[in-house]
Amino acid sequence: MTSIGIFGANGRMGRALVTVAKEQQLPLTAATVRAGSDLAGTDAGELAGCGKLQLPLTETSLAEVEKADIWVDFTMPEAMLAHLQLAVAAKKAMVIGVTGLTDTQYAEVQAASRIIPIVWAPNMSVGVNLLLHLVQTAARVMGQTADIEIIEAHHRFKKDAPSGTALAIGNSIAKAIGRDLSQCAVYGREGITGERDQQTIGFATVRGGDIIGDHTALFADLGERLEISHKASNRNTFAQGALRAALWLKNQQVGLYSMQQVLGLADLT
Ligand SMILES: NC(=O)C1=CN([C@@H]2O[C@H](COP(=O)(O)OP(=O)(O)OC[C@H]3O[C@@H](n4cnc5c(N)ncnc54)[C@H](OP(=O)(O)O)[C@@H]3O)[C@@H](O)[C@H]2O)C=CC1
Ligand SMILES: O=C(O)C1=N[C@H](C(=O)O)C[C@H](O)C1
Repeated sequence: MTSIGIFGANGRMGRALVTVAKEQQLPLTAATVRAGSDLAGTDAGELAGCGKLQLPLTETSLAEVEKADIWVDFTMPEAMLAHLQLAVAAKKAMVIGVTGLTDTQYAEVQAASRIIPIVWAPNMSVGVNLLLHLVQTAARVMGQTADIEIIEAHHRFKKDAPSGTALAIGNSIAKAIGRDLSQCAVYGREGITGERDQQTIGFATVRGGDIIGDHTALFADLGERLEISHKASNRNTFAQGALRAALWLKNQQVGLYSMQQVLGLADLT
């Protein structure tokens, strides 16, 4: 059976991945932490709080990357790109959930996908991937007159804004109604902004406490409004999606795949 490795296994998502891999009895053969981390040697399961796994966390290296067939990465952009180089060198497939990538960083992922199979998605949950379709229907019906706003809320530790999911929702809506998000997005408002331009797509970001991840697409017209919302109540939902993607990826050729493809939703209209 295909073996799985986790980069950044001490992170919030890293620990969720270890927990779900154990629940699903998947062959987790490597779990790494950054070079020099005090956590090297600690049992991955004990750190994740799911009981001993007899799998010590190790410092990331090419030799470690050789120990698993498919690697899952929920770290940070720079770290992920360094991990990607190791995966390319070892010819290992990767599932990447990291958000906040610059265009240049995303281009590096695209380039690597010409050598290894990669799934990249800003949200691995089934619900959000379905929502990406539902908002397109709403946009086609209401988008010519309604004001469109995307509201997201996350925990205080999140480093990027707006969330990768919010941007994906914005792109999905823009595509459905023939707008270019880079031209019509408004990422914040302050002062005398003037009346709202109906052609814009607005984003609002909330950060606080331990909110796992909430997203709402709001279609606000005169007299009525439609809200399509998703709320994650547990990181395991993302981890389950990522591990599903890892198992799916073992049968794929080199290329860059989306979670829509993993879930069989790519052709949904
Ligand atoms: N696609 C999806 O479904 C989801 C995506 N995400 C995304 O996943 C990413 C991680 O989120 P989260 O788990 O909350 O983050 P955490 O901060 O909890 O974990 C980040 C991990 O990356 C490691 N890391 C950070 N910087 C470096 C570096 N320079 N070199 C090596 N390792 C590094 C950390 O190690 P250390 O502790 O040593 O710093 C840690 O293991 C974010 O981009 C987030 O948006 C999150 C949830 C779902
Ligand atoms: O950082 C997080 O926590 C999350 N990040 C992802 C994003 O930026 O969209 C997905 C999820 O909402 C949790």
